[in-house]
Amino acid sequence: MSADTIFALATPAGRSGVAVFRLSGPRSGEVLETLTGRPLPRPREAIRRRLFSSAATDEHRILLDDALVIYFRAPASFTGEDVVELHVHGGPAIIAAIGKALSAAGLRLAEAGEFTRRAFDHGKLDLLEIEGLADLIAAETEAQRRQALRQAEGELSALYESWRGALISALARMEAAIDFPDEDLPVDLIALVDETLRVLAREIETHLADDHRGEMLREGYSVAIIGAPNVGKSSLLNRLAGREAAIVSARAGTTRDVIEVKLDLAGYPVLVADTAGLRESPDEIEQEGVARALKRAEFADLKLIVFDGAVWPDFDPAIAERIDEAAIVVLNKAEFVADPDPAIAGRPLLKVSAKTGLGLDALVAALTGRAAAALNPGAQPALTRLRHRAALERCLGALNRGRTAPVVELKAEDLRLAVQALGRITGRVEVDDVLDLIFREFCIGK
Ligand SMILES: Nc1nc2c(c(=O)[nH]1)N(C=O)[C@@H](CNc1ccc(C(=O)N[C@@H](CCC(=O)O)C(=O)O)cc1)CN2
Ligand SMILES: Nc1nc2c(ncn2[C@@H]2O[C@H](COP(=O)(O)OP(=O)(O)OP(=O)(O)O)[C@@H](O)[C@H]2O)c(=O)[nH]1
Ligand SMILES: [Mg+2]
Repeated sequence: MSADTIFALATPAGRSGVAVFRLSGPRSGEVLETLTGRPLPRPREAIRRRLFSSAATDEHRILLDDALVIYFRAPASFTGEDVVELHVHGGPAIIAAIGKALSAAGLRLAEAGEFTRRAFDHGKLDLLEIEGLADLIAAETEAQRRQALRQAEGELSALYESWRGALISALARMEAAIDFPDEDLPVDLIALVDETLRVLAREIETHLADDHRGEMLREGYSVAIIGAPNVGKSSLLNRLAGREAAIVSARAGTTRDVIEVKLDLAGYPVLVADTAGLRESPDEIEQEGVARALKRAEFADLKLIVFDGAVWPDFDPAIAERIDEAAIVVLNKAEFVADPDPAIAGRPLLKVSAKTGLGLDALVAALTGRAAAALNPGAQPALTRLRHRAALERCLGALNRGRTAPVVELKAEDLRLAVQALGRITGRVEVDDVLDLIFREFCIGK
């Protein structure tokens, strides 16, 4: 399919114990023979070989490295093409020399994602599996790794393909009703199809009503720390991060920009944002900071609202008004607080001290609990991108239109759109081909 042979360093540039070059395309094997000066090894077996720069005569060739090489013969490879791996010593000069030798052999440096693109073109991976693979490589926490691996292994593809299959067979039945109205089809055929569609629509709705857990797990659970100036928001952020991420000072109005740190709480990714203290200010830079703080709070999955123990039981009522069901409310500088059960409007405050560490474990536990509740995966694989959600919504819309359409021809048209929307998610669509196949089968003997 792809005429040219590409190569790339599959491991990060720089110094490492071992670096891996990957080649893919029809000339991979021949180039391996040239580099080693030996016949191809058996496919899929790692073997030690010396690699040489090519030269007119054997005496003039230069030894490049002592390597481990693997040859994969098409189609049994990651890309479905002939693939070669060169596991070389990971030094910059070696990497440069091997790269030069591969270019000299006429191979082209791969573009970003080109190996995976070829795997898709050869039907090795569908779009969901590819996205899963990308997420797997990007995963920074255990829960992200698990979700990505499930998707890379095809769980989500299998779910959507099963829905697509059910739709296609419903469609085939309807096509039969349209094209062969005189054949003795069951009278209640349309009623049966409608029932299938009803069940399917419910299943897709349930899948969509997931409170975005899969998408949030990919992106991170977003927490905004807000409160009046000087209450210790930046100090709390630094405590949570375990490093001095934000500037702390005794002066009110220190923080202006939103400062975000990534936490890994029991395997869940949590993005905690420190923000400017909320107050009216004549300073326009500080005002901009407050505007950014409010915006971040609005889009956060959770607000961590901080009050100042040094002035307790005094507090800013405007900030107390921002307390909602979802917020975690803390009273910082708790070493100043004698009150054993501080509360605002009946809402208990968690006593913490960014200075002494008091209550920090309880705060981390509360954050972890919220993140876990919002992100924890269900039995069903989660949809992980807006792309999936948008396509499923399109599918569901068409499905529901089809269910209520008065004429069978209109029903069929809507179902075709629904099938297409699902097929776009995996990228494995040849709707008409599949339909033809199933339709032919359905009509056998008629
Ligand atoms: N050295 C190395 N490690 C690696 C990879 C790789 O390409 N090379 N992978 C790559 O990202 C991952 C493993 N994934 C792979 C997926 C498919 C095939 C493969 O050869 N597939 C063939 C044969 C299937 C089989 O026999 O199991 C195929 O699909 O036809 C290889 C690795 C992670 N580790
Ligand atoms: N005693 C005590 N002081 C604290 C505590 N947390 C923060 N502080 C002090 O309170 C002052 C303000 O802390 P910051 O973390 O900068 O407060 P902030 O809420 O980020 O302030 P702005 O960025 O101005 O809104 C600093 O002098 C901190 O050292 C605490 O738990 N106990
Ligand atoms: Mg601050």
